[in-house]
Amino acid sequence: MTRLIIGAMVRAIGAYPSGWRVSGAHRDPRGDAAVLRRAAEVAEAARLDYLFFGDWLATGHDLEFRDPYLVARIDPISAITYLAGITSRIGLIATANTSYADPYSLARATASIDLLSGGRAGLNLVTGAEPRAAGNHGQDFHAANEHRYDRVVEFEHVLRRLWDSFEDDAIVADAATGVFLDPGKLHATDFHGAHLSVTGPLNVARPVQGHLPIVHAGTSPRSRLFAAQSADLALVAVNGLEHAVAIREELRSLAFESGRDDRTLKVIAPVLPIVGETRGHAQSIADELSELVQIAEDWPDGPPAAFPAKRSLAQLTALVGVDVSELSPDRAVTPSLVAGFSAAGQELVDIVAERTGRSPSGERPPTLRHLVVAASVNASMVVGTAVEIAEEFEAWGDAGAVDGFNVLSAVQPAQFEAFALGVVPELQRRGVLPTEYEGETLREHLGLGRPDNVHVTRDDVSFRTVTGRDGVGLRTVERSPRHP
Ligand SMILES: Cc1cc2nc3c(=O)[nH]c(=O)nc-3n(C[C@H](O)[C@H](O)[C@H](O)COP(=O)(O)O)c2cc1C
Repeated sequence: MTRLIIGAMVRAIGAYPSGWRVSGAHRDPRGDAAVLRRAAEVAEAARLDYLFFGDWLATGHDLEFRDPYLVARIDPISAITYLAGITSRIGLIATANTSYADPYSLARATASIDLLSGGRAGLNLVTGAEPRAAGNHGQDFHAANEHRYDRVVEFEHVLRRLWDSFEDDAIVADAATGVFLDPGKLHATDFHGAHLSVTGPLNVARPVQGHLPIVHAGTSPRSRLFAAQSADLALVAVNGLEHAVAIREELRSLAFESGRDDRTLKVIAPVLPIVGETRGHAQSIADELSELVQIAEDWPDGPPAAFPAKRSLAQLTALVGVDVSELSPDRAVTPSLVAGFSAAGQELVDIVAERTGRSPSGERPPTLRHLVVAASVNASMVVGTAVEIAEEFEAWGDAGAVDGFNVLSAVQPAQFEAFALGVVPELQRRGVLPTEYEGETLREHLGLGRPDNVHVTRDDVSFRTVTGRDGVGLRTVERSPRHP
């Protein structure tokens, strides 16, 4: 039994393309405040470690079909500020895109939320994958991956420096002597790098947590190195348990090689559980979700230009190796059709059977639509009862695949509550998650210590170039003690 970190990745209209279409689902972003409030109350009562909010710096018609929750939603810093005032124990993590954010403003906002929430704020630093963000921030183009990662390395360093502006006891506030501030304990930032230049000091007291826990989400070799050297939580995309074990091992050995205690890096995977009262009930929910996803053939004259190209019978044809492009999407996938499929096609049929309970030889065979959706909607689903899902989570923890999960909910509020009220107590019964909050701050929930102030320890940080595992020259940070 391994203690897991369990947070919820909150997407107010659901984290599956058709989740908002299910009966009773929240579907109007103008009503997000009530959904966020309810989710926070339920999650805190269940004792989840944190609520997590992603970010996206542009919108467009294409997102309606791909990730509808990205079309219109509350800014994550605003969401956690709102929730800080109506919760008292749960951690609150917001995503910021360092390719466009201003470090002084972000350090100021996040230190403020940490103080306002009693040390419950966290920050997910991403470099962003949306090119349209450039046009919204006065830039001609979205910078290349290497450039964005060079910038995030400086950004993380500057944030920590800004949060360290005030030593913990810098504010004396001695009414008798009239001394408010010990000026020797307020420090300039004075960072002037290739991408960022910040004088400091920050005009907010040191955060309750010293430094907010830093999450990093990404997939590239630069992302791995950055997470290993600088993040407290690495949020990684995984494709099955063995892949997760390999990624976690890689991250932890990179952390170790960079001179860090690798146990302080927690590896978290996103997961989308579909929870039902019985396995068949859960499968029927997954089945309905699949059937409600639109595919290209739903428009007889062709889908809108913004429609995802891969969600079509033409793309399915390429995968299964049998020409299904002229068939109806509602055509049953029978054993004789499957007999001609490629190995990848057969595997897809197995995935659909596992998720929806539909098998080619059964009474309700899957349709081609089910296969298109399973092949094109990228979601790490686990479908079953609360007990089965808790078992799966526990198995991943015991196998060393993850330190925890960011739980997505396909339908708000129904699936969010089915997880919080059904799966969480089951995880607690197994000892995978405590029944009470044991600490006050998010760092304490995550099992992380409070960092010292750099101006007290006199650690220095210098920038240098090292060679990454992929042989590419990487610009990164080296931490070395500076002697008084
Ligand atoms: C699980 C996960 C969640 C992510 N969430 C966000 C997000 O909310 N906003 C965002 O701009 N990028 C997000 N990203 C994308 C990464 O930040 C990154 O910009 C993108 O993957 C490109 O960098 P890479 O090549 O290192 O992966 C996420 C990535 C992963 C793996």
